[in-house]
Amino acid sequence: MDNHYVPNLTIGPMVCKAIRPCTDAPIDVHLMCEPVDDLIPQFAQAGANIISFHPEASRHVDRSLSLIRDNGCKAGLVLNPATPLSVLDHVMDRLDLILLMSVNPGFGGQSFIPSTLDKLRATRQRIDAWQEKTGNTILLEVDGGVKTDNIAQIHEAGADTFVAGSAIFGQQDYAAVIAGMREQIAGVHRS
Ligand SMILES: O=C(CO)[C@@H](O)[C@H](O)COP(=O)(O)O
Repeated sequence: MDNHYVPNLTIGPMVCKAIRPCTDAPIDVHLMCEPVDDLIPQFAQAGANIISFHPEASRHVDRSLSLIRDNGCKAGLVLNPATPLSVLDHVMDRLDLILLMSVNPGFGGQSFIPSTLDKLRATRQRIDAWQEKTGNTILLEVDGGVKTDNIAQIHEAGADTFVAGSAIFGQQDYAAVIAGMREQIAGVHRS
């Protein structure tokens, strides 16, 4: 977040670099900022594994997506609640991840926007059709208002990757919340 594209200011490449030696877990960097091209190599060099950005924040979406892969990372696009799925039309081959925002970006602690469920279903269909055609898969991530009591429904609608902030960090026992979320996800059997 850059206090420009969204009204908040948070983690930059230096923090990513400091986190990298602490974990082997993939670092998934969501650029909630504008512009993005200068930051892409900086985050890649700082140890990011996945980098995603908002199409509205790049003048040349195809070029920014290529830049991410050229820097050795997986590439993703982030769609705000009002951003149509048509932005995906000509870049499916450049994508490793699609992230649907289920709140308007900028703040933690907001409520999940229910229409995201239909958008997830439509995105899931696109990804499945793409996988059928090319053999390549794309992660479908959701961010905003994800809680233990709605994560099953979100997974059922098609998400396979989840961002949860206040649901976890608002509790004492982070591991217990994550275990509860995993249990909810495991109980869903999608067709
Ligand atoms: O950065 C954003 C929104 O701008 C999200 O990543 C939220 O911070 C997720 O937080 P919760 O909605 O889970 O509290």
